[in-house]
Amino acid sequence: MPNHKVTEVVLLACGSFNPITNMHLRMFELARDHLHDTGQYNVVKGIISPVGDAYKKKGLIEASHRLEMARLATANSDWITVDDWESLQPEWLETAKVVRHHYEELHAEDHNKDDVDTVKHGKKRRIDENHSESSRHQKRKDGPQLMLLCGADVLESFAVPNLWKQEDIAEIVGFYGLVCITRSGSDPYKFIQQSDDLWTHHKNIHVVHEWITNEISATHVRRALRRGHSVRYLVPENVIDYIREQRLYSAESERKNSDIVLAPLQRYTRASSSS
Ligand SMILES: Nc1ncnc2c1ncn2[C@@H]1O[C@H](COP(=O)(O)OP(=O)(O)OP(=O)(O)O)[C@@H](O)[C@H]1O
Ligand SMILES: O=C(O)c1ccc[n+]([C@@H]2O[C@H](COP(=O)([O-])O)[C@@H](O)[C@H]2O)c1
Repeated sequence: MPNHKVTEVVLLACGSFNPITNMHLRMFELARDHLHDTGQYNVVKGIISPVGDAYKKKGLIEASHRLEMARLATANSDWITVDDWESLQPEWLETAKVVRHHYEELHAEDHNKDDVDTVKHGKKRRIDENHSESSRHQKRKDGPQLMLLCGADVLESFAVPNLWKQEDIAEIVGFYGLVCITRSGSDPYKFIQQSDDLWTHHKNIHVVHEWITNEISATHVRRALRRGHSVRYLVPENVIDYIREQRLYSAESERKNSDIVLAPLQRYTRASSSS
């Protein structure tokens, strides 16, 4: 038996989840299988982090509903969870800040242990508000690794001028790691190969090829709902019941935020589809 270390991993997916679809859930399963197949990782947890209302994306319904739907969708999963921290922030947060928050949460136990060690051994270790800053640049020896999970559209949006901060991309792929699921029309391998910045960290970017191509998108689901069409087998049953009970996704909800400055990735989507 080879004697190598298996790293525990927590997968974090950020997005609108407006609404959550079966493909969002599949992303987690695909990523976990892929990482397990490498023999180097053991995925212990998945976190869905819906974006807050301040994202102001067209048609984005209230975070409370998006969270509830994500909770219903993951109710029977023994490893995928939903976290409301990002959605409760009054301002839109860059994804790097969300990843940092979850990294710090995951290693909070280590921090507490450090506090105890400091008291026990009387060491003059400085544990203050800068602790999180230093821990970010100093990989913790224990505890799971946090990786950002996304579809190839998000990876490709890294190249959109003025969308992502370069230092945020470097931190996400350089320090944490990224798992990227292919989407039809995307070529993440080529994209990484052609970017010097991403190539530098290509060992931290795990591209998962989805062979059973599945183009479910939340936009298509909302459109079908507005037209009174079935979304059965695209969205979990209990989420469909919730949408019906709460009367979500109408022509009116789709107009939400349409008169406001576009959300960052939507600006990109609009620009690329109109070109
Ligand atoms: N069919 C899919 N294949 C691969 N990744 C996907 C797919 N659908 C969504 N994702 C990924 O899920 C994450 C959350 O996405 P998001 O909530 O924006 O869903 P979406 O279906 O792309 O939404 P919308 O259609 O409203 O833009 C993103 O990383 C996105 O790339
Ligand atoms: O951190 C950034 O600079 C950044 C720029 C563009 C998009 N994002 C995040 O990417 C996700 C995109 O979601 P969506 O629904 O617009 O495809 C969402 O969680 C955004 O907060 C993040």
